Amino acid sequence: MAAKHALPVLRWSSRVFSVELNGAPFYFALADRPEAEAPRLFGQLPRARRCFSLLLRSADRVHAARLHARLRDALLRELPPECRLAPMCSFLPEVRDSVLRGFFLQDGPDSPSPTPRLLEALAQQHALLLCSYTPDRENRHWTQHVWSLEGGTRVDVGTGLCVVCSEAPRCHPAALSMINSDVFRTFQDARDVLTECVAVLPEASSVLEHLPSRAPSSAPPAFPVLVVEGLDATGKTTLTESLRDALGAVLLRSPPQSLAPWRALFDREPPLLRRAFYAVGNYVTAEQAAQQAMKTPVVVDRFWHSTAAYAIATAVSGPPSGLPDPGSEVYRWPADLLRPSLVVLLTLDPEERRRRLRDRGQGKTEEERQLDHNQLFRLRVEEAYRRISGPPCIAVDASPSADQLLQQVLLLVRSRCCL
Ligand SMILES: Nc1ncnc2c1ncn2[C@@H]1O[C@H](COP(=O)(O)OP(=O)(O)O)[C@@H](O)[C@H]1O
Ligand SMILES: Nc1ccn([C@H]2C[C@H](O)[C@@H](COP(=O)(O)OP(=O)(O)O)O2)c(=O)n1
Repeated sequence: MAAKHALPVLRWSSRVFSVELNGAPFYFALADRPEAEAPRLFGQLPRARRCFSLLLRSADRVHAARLHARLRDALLRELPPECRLAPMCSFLPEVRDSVLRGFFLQDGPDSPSPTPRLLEALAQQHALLLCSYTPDRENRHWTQHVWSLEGGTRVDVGTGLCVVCSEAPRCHPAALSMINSDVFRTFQDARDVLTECVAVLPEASSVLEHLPSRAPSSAPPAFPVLVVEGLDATGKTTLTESLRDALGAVLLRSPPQSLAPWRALFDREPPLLRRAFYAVGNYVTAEQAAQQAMKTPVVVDRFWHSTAAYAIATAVSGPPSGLPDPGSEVYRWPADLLRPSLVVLLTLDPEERRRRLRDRGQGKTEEERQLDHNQLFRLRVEEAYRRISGPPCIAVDASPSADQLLQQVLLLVRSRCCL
């Protein structure tokens, strides 16, 4: 297994670079000699422009994740409006945990531009690698220069590698580093992140105090555990409450009430911390569910499907084709997590979902707001939901009336769970 905290080795010429512009990824690589033309990304740039990349390299993943978020905020705040900023990463194709994340900048056409000064200030951070890209006179060939800080001065240490085209990789680079960054396969893996972040986020220790000391037993419970999943406003709350009443069940949620005081805080943190928080929340709910299911049926409003689907859909960009392939490890149910007897996935036409959201008119998480504005994100979440394997999961059209839907799901539960 790759060491979790080892500093990625930089072999520039083996790396592929990906820049996200207007939702589409552009890939390039570096070579000793130029090819016929620069990659399309560079070819379309006006001649006078210079480009920069800022990549993060830190052995401390919590530090790297938080620095990435701070850097994005600082760049958005400080850069002149004519400067284009795009998410970027660099990776060794097919090599797990080789991804370095950062940003790609295109200087404004007017010089002098404040960008180099800003970048220099940022590059004081030892975890940041700064490169610049400059065109030749004909704007056909671009060269990369690596910058380093020596004695406080910016020094060009680059070998002047040429920017050349690279094929799109077989799998999205984000898929190379999802495990243990976005999706956690065990309780311990998610818990480790919270332990590591106590120094910078003291509230994490309060969350740790509320966690079981180890993953609760995932043995099948005596009574059924039913999970209801779906996007916001598909009717989960309405259905889970009706199921509770109809089945005399106990209703639980994930994240559980005991972790509610820290949810908003973790929602503002970068994905590594936010996903770890939701992941451990599932284990707290699982412990409660296992106890209750010794006595009565249990209904759970959101569980691991939500945690994994939102995490995976956020980590990649573009259409659902960019998701990790079906059958990938990221969709597999964690071996140490309680397996529900049945997962009901509520699906709803986007227009009807928007209508229900409008009627309800209450606050939403940032991610749920994105779902409204970003059609591709919604499609990725829905597809990721469908690809998750493990407990039986049945998609149910949630457009009938609340009562009809309840009757339909009750039939399903009775046939599947012998209730
Ligand atoms: N089957 C249904 N038909 C019509 N409206 C519904 C139905 N189920 C729920 N609603 C309404 O849609 C809104 C969202 O439902 P809710 O149960 O809060 O969804 P969720 O918990 O999935 O966010 C609420 O205003 C609710 O009254
Ligand atoms: N078990 C869970 C539950 C929610 N999440 C995340 C996924 C989304 O970002 C939000 C959605 O939660 P929210 O409470 O807004 O959803 P509902 O109101 O229940 O529809 O929380 C999770 O990752 N794991």
